Formats: sequence, structure tokens, C-alpha cells
Amino acid sequence: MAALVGRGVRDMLKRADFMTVPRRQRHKKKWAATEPKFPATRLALQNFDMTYSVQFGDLWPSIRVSLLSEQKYGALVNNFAAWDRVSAELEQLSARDFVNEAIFHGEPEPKNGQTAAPPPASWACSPNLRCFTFARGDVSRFPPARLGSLGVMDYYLMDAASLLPVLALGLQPGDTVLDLCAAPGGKTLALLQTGCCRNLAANDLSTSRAGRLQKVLHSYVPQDVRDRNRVRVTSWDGRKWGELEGDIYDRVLVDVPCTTDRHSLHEEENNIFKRSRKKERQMLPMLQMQLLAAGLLATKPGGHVVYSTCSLSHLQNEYVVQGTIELLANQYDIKVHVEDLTHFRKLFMDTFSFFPSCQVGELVIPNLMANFGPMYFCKMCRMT
Ligand SMILES: C[S@@+](CC[C@H](N)C(=O)[O-])C[C@H]1O[C@@H](n2cnc3c(N)ncnc32)[C@H](O)[C@@H]1O
Repeated sequence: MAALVGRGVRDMLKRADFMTVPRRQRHKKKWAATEPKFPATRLALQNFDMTYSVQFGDLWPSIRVSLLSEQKYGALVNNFAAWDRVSAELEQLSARDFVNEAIFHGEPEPKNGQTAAPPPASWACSPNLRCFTFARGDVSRFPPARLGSLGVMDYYLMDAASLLPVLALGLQPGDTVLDLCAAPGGKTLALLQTGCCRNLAANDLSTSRAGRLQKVLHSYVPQDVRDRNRVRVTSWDGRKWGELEGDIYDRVLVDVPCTTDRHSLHEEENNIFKRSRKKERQMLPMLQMQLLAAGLLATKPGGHVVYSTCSLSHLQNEYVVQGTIELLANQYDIKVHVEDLTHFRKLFMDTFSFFPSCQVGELVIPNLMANFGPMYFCKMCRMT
């Protein structure tokens, strides 16, 4: 880190030097040719080193090395495939279903399709989800998903922490659900797996990404289930959703565009830290607030919203939540209550590392023993 900061300072000094040379003696071409060209991934790391070392203090070096290392995946079992056979195969690999382990606290899951009520306590989420992960410290990888005998893929590989916003949403049977920024569709698929959606609107502004979402749905969800759940895929600007369909959804997921911290450190393509995207990056918190406000306006009074990002930045996480709640109170006289999700830390402590001091919401931080996330999620109830 010190080396990076040092290099930044050296660059600034070089530029200052350049400014003192008389105009006619400047060799612009030579300068441009020798100027070090930073890849966007490097710019992302510089940015994170500056901001996250302040935000996370002593925790940052360990988060940093984890972000730069290979991430772990979870295998979300497709309930529309032969899920019991698929689960047995995943168990054979020594993976375990972290959702059911958390719900049943180590008690065996009921067999032969019987349903058992989850222990009451603070647990409030749809228990139909099955997601397998390898134990802490085990860096084994899952084989690629296969087409099963029922004509749909047997599991979906995703960052297992991405399931937490869906679990937090706590779907109940018969819910009307909106997934405002849905593509490429991992969370939409999980929402459908709960079997709770009376209807599901899945939206994404990008038509090409909405196309990818359609492909995921076709590969994983049989046509009759898509019809039964009245799945509707749209490609609208989510910021306008409150005006289009206000006060009607029971549950809304607002999984916003963000700095996608892990992706930004590894992929040049579509990297938001490219110099040309600086303005767009600076405007992200504003876009995120507009999307969350629209999600809350689309929710019925008494309904629930989960806001999520895969960024560590509190400017994109807690600040957006707090700013939006204030905005809704001032501009619309709408009261929003943040729900306590601290029990998630205890329930999922064997699988994920949580940041202990979020002001609102919960944050999964990457850890070498459990290299999932980052994933921030905050649950809100629209009161009026
Ligand atoms: C973090 S990704 C969503 C990931 C998705 N929920 C999943 O689990 O696969 C954010 C998405 O927001 C979309 N997006 C950006 N601006 C938007 C807007 N104004 N309205 C709706 N979607 C938008 C992007 O195209 C992108 O696909």
C-alpha cells in the first residue's frame, strides 16, 4: 500500500514539475508516451486502499488480500430439477447446505418431502432454498452445472453471500414480488426457488442483460412454473417504477448497480474504475438512492424492501439507506423502518464473515477462510 501511495505522490510531483516548464519547451508527445498507463483494476485497488483503509482500519489488509484471491462459490440447488438427487451428489463432494444447517441448527432436515416447521425464534425467511458450500478453509470447486433428467439445469453457481438478501426478504406464500435490478438473474432464480411468488416482476434497464436473465430462467425454470408464478421480464428504468406501479408489491428487492468491488479488481472489461467512467462512478450513490426510493414507493404500506450491493463502500451502503429514508420522509411523508438483521450474523457465522459495526444493515466481508462477498444488505419496512 505504501508503495502505491508513494507512486501516486511521485506522479503528482512529476506533473507539478511539468507545469513549471515554459510552454514552448514542453514536450507533450514524449510526456504522453512515457506516462504510465494504469489499468482500471489498478485504479480500483488504489481507490480501495485510500478509502477502505480508513473505513475498515486494521481489518483492511485481510479484506484486501481476500478480495485479490480466488473467491468461493455456492451451488444453489434447482428445486425444479431432481433436487434430492442433486443434493445427495453435492453431499458426496463434502459440501453442505448452509441454509438448512442454519434453519435447523444442525437437526436433520425432514426426509421424503415432509415439511417441518423451522425453529420459530427470530428466523423469518422462506426455507425452501438449498445452497451448498464447502466448509471454511476448504477451497474445493464445484464442477460446472449439468442439464438434469427433467430438462433443466441441476444447480446455479453463485457467490453464496448473494443468497442473503433473498433470505432477508423473507418471502411468504402468495407474495407479489418485484426484483428491480434483476440481471443476470441469480437472485431472481432464488426468489422463484422459494415457491412463494404469486407473481414476480423482474426488471433490468439493460436489454442485453435482461436477455441473459431470460436465458437463465429458460435454463432453470420450466415453462409451466414461469406461467404459474406469472414471471414478467421488463427492461425499464427502475428509477421510474414508483410512478408506474406505486404501492402494490409485498416484497421488493433493490440489488443496485455498484462498484462491484471484487469484479473491479480482476476484470478490465466493463470496469467502472476506467478513467472514462469517473463521472458515472461518482454519480452511483445518487442512482442508488433513486432506485431505492422507487423500490420503496412501489411497495405496499406494510410491505418489505431489501437493498443490496456487492460493494464495501459505506457511501453506497448505509449512507444510501439513511439518505433515502430521509428523502421519503421529507418529500412523500412516507415512514420507513429499518429491520434488525443482527441474528443473521449468528445464524450464518459458520459460513460467512460479517463486519461487526454497520450502522444499518449487514455486511459480509471477504475472508481467506470464507472468501465470499462483499455483500451488503439492509431490510426495510414501509410503514405508511
Ligand atoms: C448488481 S446488478 C444486479 C444483479 C442481479 N440482481 C443478480 O443477482 O444477478 C445491477 C443491475 O442493475 C441494472 N441497472 C442499472 N441501472 C438501472 C436502472 N436505472 N433501472 C434498472 N436496472 C438498472 C444493471 O443493468 C445491472 O444489471
